[in-house]
Amino acid sequence: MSNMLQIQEVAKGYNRGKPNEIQVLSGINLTVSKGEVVALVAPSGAGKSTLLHIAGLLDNADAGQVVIDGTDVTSLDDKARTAMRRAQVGFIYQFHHLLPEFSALENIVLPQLANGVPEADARARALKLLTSVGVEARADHRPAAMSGGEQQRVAFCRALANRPALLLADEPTGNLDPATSDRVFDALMTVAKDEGLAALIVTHNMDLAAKMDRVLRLENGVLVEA
Ligand SMILES: Nc1ncnc2c1ncn2[C@@H]1O[C@H](COP(=O)(O)OP(=O)(O)OP(=O)(O)O)[C@@H](O)[C@H]1O
Repeated sequence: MSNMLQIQEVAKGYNRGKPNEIQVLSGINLTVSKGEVVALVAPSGAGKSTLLHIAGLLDNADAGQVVIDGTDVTSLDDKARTAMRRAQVGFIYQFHHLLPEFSALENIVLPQLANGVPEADARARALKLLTSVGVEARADHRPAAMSGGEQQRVAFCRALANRPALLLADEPTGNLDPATSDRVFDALMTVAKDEGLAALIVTHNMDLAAKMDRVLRLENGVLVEA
């Protein structure tokens, strides 16, 4: 099947029954295919993080269905959901949370070792990813000895280390100059096309969004084609 992520009629609110009740998502429908990179644009507070957390199995919807690679995750228990998230989903956050006591390379190798990948293969993948975004010369540096943009690129590599089926990213090129941002974007498109990765990328950069396969806007709790 070519659909990697399918979201149907997903609704989510906070503070139900209280005076400060807020309905953030009110009927989200979204399909992302294998190899497809979709931009998600929306004003601050529109519910992007809420949607990414539901799509990435970090939070539950109040209603609706989330299907990842053919499995309806709304029917899974917590343990199965966590296992699915670890196996299938890669995240890139605005704040990248690299492990401070390990080098850039180790930050990308360690999650692969935890997943049973042989060390030589894990190191080769890490170096290939670091090279694709131009930070291979920083492979042995710890995060504190790298610039914010370099750390962000390492976090990008780490998110892709275990060949996730689905990548969810919040402004993955936010700290980068236009040329470096383009390079990271090209690396993302290459992985998507070569490995069948499906990606949902939050960005405020409309030039970048326009280069993706599709642009969706989150407005008033629903998604519309931009
Ligand atoms: N745990 C929570 N409890 C109550 N309200 C919440 C909670 N989490 C988020 N909200 C509210 O839900 C709305 C959507 O939040 P969300 O973080 O998804 O927005 P966003 O589009 O990611 O915003 P930004 O671009 O500013 O990060 C906001 O009004 C926020 O205040």
